[in-house]
Amino acid sequence: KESRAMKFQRQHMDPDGPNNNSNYCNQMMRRRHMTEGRCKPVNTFVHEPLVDVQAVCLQGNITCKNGQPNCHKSSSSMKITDCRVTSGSKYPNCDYRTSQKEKHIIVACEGNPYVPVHFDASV
Ligand SMILES: Nc1ncnc2c1ncn2[C@@H]1O[C@H](C(=O)NS(=O)(=O)C[C@H]2[C@@H](O)[C@H](n3ccc(=O)[nH]c3=O)O[C@@H]2CO)[C@@H](O)[C@H]1O
Repeated sequence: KESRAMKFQRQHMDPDGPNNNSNYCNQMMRRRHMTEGRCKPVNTFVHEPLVDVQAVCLQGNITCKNGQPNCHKSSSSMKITDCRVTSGSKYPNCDYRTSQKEKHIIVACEGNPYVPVHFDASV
């Protein structure tokens, strides 16, 4: 069974990306298995080293969207790509808009070792 930490990495880590093309999200959402059963509506990939994203868990606690107190915001902005399903997207042909940004990320962390398990938002 996939751990929550590994699920976070599968869904949100792409240190070597993005490959700058408008099809990045269409390719990556399939490759990382987020178009099975449904087209995941929104997903962010982070283009920073894993250790830098794991270090976000060491920042001060802030409240997550779901009210839990185990979220943390990155101290600096990070290179990310937001993937958002298009209005014309029809499962199983999931179609995404690819948006490259530099924003602070907010993740939820859990466990021992205390690592990211959920992507909450970018600000
Ligand atoms: N505090 C917590 N502590 C620990 N765990 C927590 C906590 N909170 C949730 N989980 C868990 O995480 C799991 C999960 O998949 N949550 S999810 O909200 O659906 C993820 C969102 C995110 O993937 C994506 N999104 C969204 C915005 C954006 O900018 N970028 C972007 O990528 O959209 C998704 C839906 O919004 C679920 O098992 C839930 O129980």
